[in-house]
Amino acid sequence: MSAFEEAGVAPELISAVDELGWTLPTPIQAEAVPLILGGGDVMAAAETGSGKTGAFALPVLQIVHEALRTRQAARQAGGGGGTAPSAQRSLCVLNAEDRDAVFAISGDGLRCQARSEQAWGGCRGTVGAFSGRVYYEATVSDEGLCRVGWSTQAASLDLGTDKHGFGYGGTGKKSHVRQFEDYGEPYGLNDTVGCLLDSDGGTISYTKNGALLGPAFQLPQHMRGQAFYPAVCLKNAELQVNFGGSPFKHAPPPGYGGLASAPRSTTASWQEAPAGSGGGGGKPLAIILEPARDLAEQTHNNITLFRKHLRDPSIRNELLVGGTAAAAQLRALKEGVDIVVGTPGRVMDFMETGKLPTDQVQFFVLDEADRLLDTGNQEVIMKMFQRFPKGGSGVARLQVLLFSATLHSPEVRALAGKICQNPIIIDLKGKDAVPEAVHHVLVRCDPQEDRSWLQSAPAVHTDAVHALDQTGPNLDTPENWSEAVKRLKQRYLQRVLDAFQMEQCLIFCRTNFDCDNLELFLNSLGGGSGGGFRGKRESGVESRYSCVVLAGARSMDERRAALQAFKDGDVRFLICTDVAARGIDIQGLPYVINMTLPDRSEDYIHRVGRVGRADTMGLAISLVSSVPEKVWFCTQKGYKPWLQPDAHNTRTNEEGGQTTWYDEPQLLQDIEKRLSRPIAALDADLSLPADIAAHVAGGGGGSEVQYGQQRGGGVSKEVAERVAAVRPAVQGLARLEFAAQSSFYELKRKWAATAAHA
Ligand SMILES: Nc1ncnc2c1ncn2[C@@H]1O[C@H](COP(=O)(O)OP(=O)(O)OP(=O)(O)O)[C@@H](O)[C@H]1O
Repeated sequence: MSAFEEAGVAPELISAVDELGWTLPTPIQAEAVPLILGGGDVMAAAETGSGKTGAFALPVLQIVHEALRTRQAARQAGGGGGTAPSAQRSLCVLNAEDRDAVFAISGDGLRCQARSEQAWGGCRGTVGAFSGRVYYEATVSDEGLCRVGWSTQAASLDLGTDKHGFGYGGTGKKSHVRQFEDYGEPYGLNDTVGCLLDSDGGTISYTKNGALLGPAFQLPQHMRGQAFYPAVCLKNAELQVNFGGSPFKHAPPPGYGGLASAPRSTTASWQEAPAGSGGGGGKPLAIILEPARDLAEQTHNNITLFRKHLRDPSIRNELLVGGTAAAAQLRALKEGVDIVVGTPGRVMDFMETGKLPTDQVQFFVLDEADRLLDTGNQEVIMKMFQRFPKGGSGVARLQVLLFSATLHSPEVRALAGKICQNPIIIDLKGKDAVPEAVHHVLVRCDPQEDRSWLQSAPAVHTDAVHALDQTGPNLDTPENWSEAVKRLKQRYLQRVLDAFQMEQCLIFCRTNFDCDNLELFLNSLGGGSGGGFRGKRESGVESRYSCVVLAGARSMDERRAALQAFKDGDVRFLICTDVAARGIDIQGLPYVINMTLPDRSEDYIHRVGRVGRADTMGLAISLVSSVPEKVWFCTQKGYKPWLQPDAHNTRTNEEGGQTTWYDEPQLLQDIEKRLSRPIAALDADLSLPADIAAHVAGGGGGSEVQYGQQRGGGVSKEVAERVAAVRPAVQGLARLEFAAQSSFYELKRKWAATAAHA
């Protein structure tokens, strides 16, 4: 029996995590999963990278799936399950509310035209099917370009141009995700195309004037069970459609029936809450909040991976974050979503405008709860909480889960007091949750001793805090040393990257502007990412300093592309602000560099938590100034003083300006206190201090472990072979043990029954 089974995890979820290479639950998973499955509120704290996402996502998925199954069964039995669609059939016509502006529909909803010669105009039907085999006909009633087929509510109306729509065009091409491939034969004026959807078999096919053209598309597994609607798309053309409300021109193939007469339990409609594949009436059962968009996307992707084997019904999860167009998110919500992962602003927007129903919510999960509060979301969280149903017992009760690497702040405790019911606290590491697998070192940057900051090449861009101050080689002022250390740090960064021959490293800066400047510096060394990331290793034009930026000021698309390029190994360095510090998971990351220490020691813990994940060795290097450094410290949200440094805003906060003096030696002490240990400096030649070197390969201590590799050496081929050899015997023993235990309990039960009888 696997330990995931022991924790009560369903076999479909175990298969999914097994495919990810997870054989055993991490300690936080082993503790939290059974408690959540048992229905309790949970507050959990464990070190960074310890598998908290799985600890809440697996049980949430399991319970949501159980709830959907129960409701689906009730609906199939005609019991309604509380959310069954109304018995009255929706009118099956072209949907005037789901069409492009250039698309016109006749009064009976069955004839349509789009007269633009430049643009395509599309439309969907009012009724879709998520089960069974259905058919409709489209007859070309005027020359022009047509595409006909099926799409989900998430699809663009320009049929066949994205992953949610499947079309067949008059030129004899089928189209999906903008891929146009030969299919069937061309069709035109007076031809009738039959559109066939086999939801259960997962295929879409077509007929032309009654002749079967064969399968056109195989639906991807994850789309099975989603509601597909008739979809047509025209350019200067006209069509007549028949969904089965009147006799068809050509009888559909055996096993298929008109969409208009499909059983009500297999269809979804635009007007009502869609029945969809799930049984939740399309309303979310779980809301998971994350403090940052990137993190929300990561959790959403994890859930998509975990849920892949959960079927009948399958689970629909949606990402609701700002910075991306709301239209697709709205369509998905309309079609029905079971689990929402999002950031507070966008999720609250949808709730307040009635787009995101809250009356079925059973789970409210706050991931990185302390960070959610730090970023001013207390009020939003409370507003959301007030919307959720609290009544019920057992599985119907609202379950609240708070997860973070640190849960010790009074604010988090106070929030938990308001929204949790007798929460069970799982605190696996206490408040200084830093993985053992991380080594910490520092590089002292002293511009008074090391004058290399005076060199003119390579060019260094600094943050312009001292744009108005006198600086130069022979000045002994705090401002001059502050500017000098900014210059020196970039040179030290280059030395560190070279000394460790870093192939992959996350580099933390304080502000978006610092990120931009560092990007310029690495680019000037020959780095860059370029369009398409020109640091690509496979391309043979590998750049030693290739880099991308992940910071709040960049667009969501750019951030997503940057993170992906870094994860794929296409660029070596990811420069980021603290946005990336929380929760971002980059497997096997060997190094983190802090250009400046964070001003809160818990942020240091989150930053260095990007390495040492899942027991992989990591090194955190901090560049620490020996002189005070003046930095921007904006008190006005969105204000960028570096764009126009002036006599006013370069003053310190106390003087009414937007800067502050940073005392890194003091910040270092705070961090050391938090870690309960001193952080050693790298040697003058930037080699590791002896005690740390002894633990890693190349350090002379005989160790075979390297940064970026798993601790414990359990990955060697010999060990893997030995484990494989003994596995059958151990599994056999486990089965025997299970049989022995079962027979013991059976005997005990019989004995108790006999005793009671006597
Ligand atoms: N049971 C497991 N077995 C093996 N690897 C696992 C297991 N659980 C999680 N992991 C891996 O460990 C890494 C860290 O997991 P996760 O991102 O959930 O950590 P976290 O505790 O949420 O971290 P943070 O505090 O930084 O947000 C991921 O790469 C994940 O795939």
